[in-house]
Amino acid sequence: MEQTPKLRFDKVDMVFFRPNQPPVQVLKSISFDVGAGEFVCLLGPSGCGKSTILNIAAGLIRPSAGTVTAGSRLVTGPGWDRGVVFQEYALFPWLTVRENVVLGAKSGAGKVDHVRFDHFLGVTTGMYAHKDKLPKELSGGMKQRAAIARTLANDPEIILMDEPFGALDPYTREALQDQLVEIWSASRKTIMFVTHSVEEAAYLAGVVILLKAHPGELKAVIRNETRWPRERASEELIGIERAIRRVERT
Ligand SMILES: Nc1ncnc2c1ncn2[C@@H]1O[C@H](COP(=O)(O)OP(=O)(O)OP(=O)(O)O)[C@@H](O)[C@H]1O
Repeated sequence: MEQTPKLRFDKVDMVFFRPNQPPVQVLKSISFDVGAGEFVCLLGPSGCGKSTILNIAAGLIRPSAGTVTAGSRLVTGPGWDRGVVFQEYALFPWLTVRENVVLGAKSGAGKVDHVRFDHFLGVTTGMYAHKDKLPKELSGGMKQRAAIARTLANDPEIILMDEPFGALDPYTREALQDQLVEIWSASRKTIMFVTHSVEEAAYLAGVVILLKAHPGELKAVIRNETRWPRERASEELIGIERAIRRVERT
């Protein structure tokens, strides 16, 4: 029997209405499934609607047409089953790392599970030593680790990531990619990850959803069966990058 996908986009359109300007169709008939435990990258040129797709999946905006389901539930707004990590770390600047993780979590006042939070700060993201620092005392990579710890502390089934490593230097970016892969392979969470880096998509994804712009339409779905551990710049991954670029050019 076929499993219910963790996330399903079914003929999703998005039209934005702006004052004194013609409406703009950003997404046109977007349909795809994300299976349980899959790592999917949304890839495409600037403005093709990657963030819009992610925001619709998060329930932050409603599509103009079509439906989105997470498991068996229709997405009508944000939910604890879906955690979001943005490019701009979205930490409260006046709270410490630990307070950010605790405040962002769903356990609510009086029911803070310190052991669980310390696990996500420590073992999972390596942020335990920095738990009492304010965001301004952290590097970009550390801020993003803290944001990931906060999302994981909610134990979402689906993690939606909008160019989470886009603002980081290449070394930090690779380190965080590897940490994310470790988290993913240990937890088998379902991840939908937005990027405009072909290399990043080829390294991380099991499935690459390639989009084209104006309006954003699905161009191709490319499966990447390369086994883990993957090696950057290996023949296999370069082959995947080539396949992606070939489709991009068509
Ligand atoms: N609220 C809005 N109102 C009007 N237009 C919008 C709105 N949000 C996004 N857009 C437009 O929709 C298009 C797609 O934007 P989106 O941010 O989803 O693209 P993207 O593929 O994530 O781009 P980038 O890679 O540059 O982040 C853009 O042309 C953008 O200007």
